[in-house]
Amino acid sequence: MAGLIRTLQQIRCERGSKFSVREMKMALLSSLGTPGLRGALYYTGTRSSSSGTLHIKEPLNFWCGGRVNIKDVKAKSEPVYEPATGRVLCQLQACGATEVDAAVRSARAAFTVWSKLAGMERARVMLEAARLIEKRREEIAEIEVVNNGKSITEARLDVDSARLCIEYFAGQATVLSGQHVQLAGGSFAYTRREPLGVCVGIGAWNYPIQIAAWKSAPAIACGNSMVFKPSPVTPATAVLLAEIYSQAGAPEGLFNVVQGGVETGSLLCHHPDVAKISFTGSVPTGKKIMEMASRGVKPVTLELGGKSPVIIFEDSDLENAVRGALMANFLSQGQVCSNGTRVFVQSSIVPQFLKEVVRRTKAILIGDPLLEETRMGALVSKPHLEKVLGYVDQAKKEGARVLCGGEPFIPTDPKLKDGYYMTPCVLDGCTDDMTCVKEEIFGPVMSVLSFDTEDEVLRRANDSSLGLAAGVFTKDIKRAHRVIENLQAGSCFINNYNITPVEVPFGGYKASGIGRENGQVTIEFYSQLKTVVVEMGDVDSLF
Ligand SMILES: NC(=O)c1ccc[n+]([C@@H]2O[C@H](COP(=O)([O-])OP(=O)(O)OC[C@H]3O[C@@H](n4cnc5c(N)ncnc54)[C@H](O)[C@@H]3O)[C@@H](O)[C@H]2O)c1
Ligand SMILES: C[N+](C)(C)CCCC=O
Repeated sequence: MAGLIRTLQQIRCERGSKFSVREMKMALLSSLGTPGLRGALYYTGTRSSSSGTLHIKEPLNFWCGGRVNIKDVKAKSEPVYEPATGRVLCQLQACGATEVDAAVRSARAAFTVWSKLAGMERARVMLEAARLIEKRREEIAEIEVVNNGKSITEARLDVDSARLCIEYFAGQATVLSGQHVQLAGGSFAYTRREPLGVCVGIGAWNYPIQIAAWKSAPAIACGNSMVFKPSPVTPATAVLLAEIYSQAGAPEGLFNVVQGGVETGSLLCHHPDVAKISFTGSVPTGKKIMEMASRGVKPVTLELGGKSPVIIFEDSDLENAVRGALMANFLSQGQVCSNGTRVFVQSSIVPQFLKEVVRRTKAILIGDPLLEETRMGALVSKPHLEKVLGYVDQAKKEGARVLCGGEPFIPTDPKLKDGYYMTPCVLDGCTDDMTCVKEEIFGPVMSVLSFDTEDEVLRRANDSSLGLAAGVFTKDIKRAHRVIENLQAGSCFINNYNITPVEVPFGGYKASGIGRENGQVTIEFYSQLKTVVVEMGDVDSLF
């Protein structure tokens, strides 16, 4: 409690004003430490906006330390929608070659300054950015909700993850170091860990602010600068991060935002002054990114799709296994790369599992994502909603049984009638050859498959070209580790699912990606090693 009061005093001191109840609750939440659902669920502050009211008028492009309004009348402009209501939220100004070039030049200029700072100096700026994110947590989360459609509860956790990632890599910036190697005759060698230059980040629409932070934090910790392109579907929050880095004292151009789609992305990938591309998105686009990068021999980080298995053994704690299956399928309206959408349940417990999972799925409150009680908001776009519903129809045609959901949903609030909602769906009687079991649906659709033996389930779980994540539920500790050892996936969970602390690496095997995000290892993907051999004697020439 004393700590809480000190935090409140700090807030009051910084703002020169009295703190409100809302601030008090925020401080209490942040004093709980690492955020989890617990913190987010108990927040009961009042909204400053409600769905259908926010209009974004400010430019969303950002370079040279400020927002940029593209004056070129030929610049492509396209509508951006609010998924909760289906109304137009803003117009996106897509960047062409001139703007991409300006942003890269801005990043290049920042690189010359930033790369020469000590790690401690970079860390100071990053920690200030993290503090500003915490201060603007609610505002960022609300804009994320309005642009993406996910619930405010989840959006707050995404903002927290963005902040924690920046804090974590601020720490890493201070300990970047090389190696000293003693050689014969008093000579020696050393290695220097150096930045790459201007890095490009290209993001997907499902975790806009989190992706922007997960890419920029390790990049700038290593001394690089970044040009980031959000998905044209969710352009709204990356620019807030750009403003925050700037206000935190980063040199102009350290983190730039260019808006646009395929054309803008490809201009970035081909730009000769770009040293690295870090991409989050679908497998087909990831392949194109790799092709483009190969022309300039540029390294890539690829965070791609998944069709991950969750394996539930008969000895598992059923209550936890059900909770885990729900967390593996319904976060962010099911639009999560790491989702465990193939739920393998040992045959003896299938009936109990289904009963409980269906009961809980039916109880998920769908509706206005800005309301505290909402647990499932709107899918990101109308075409995407139609695609997901199409997968449910296809599953029915192929013989799966719909135990619940899989229908369009219209909330009672009239302002939400044109939003992109659907009821979360549980499919039973699924077999490995069905489309719903083979393809990434990227929506709230859980496919349940029954299995008998460990060997059988391992073979079936690994029968996929993807390998992003996997989970196992069992009380048998030996089995848990044995199964995980034999699963072909980069991000694995025992007795839980979709937990991604920023201290640990995240990324996929097989076609799910290359490289990792988060954790210490990510430093290797945003830096290069210089080896220096120092001769202390004479040159022993053969010639
Ligand atoms: N592994 C992960 O960490 C992770 C995280 C989130 C999402 N995803 C994956 O992302 C996918 C959904 O996101 P999406 O629909 O936005 O993916 P997408 O591949 O359609 O688009 C991703 C980004 O790439 C850009 N882009 C598209 N074509 C391009 C091109 N030719 N050159 C350069 N840029 C181009 C888009 O504008 C967007 O910014 C899913 O498959 C999901 O699994 C993976
Ligand atoms: C934090 N989650 C929920 C594991 C999402 C990771 C990013 C994937 O889309």
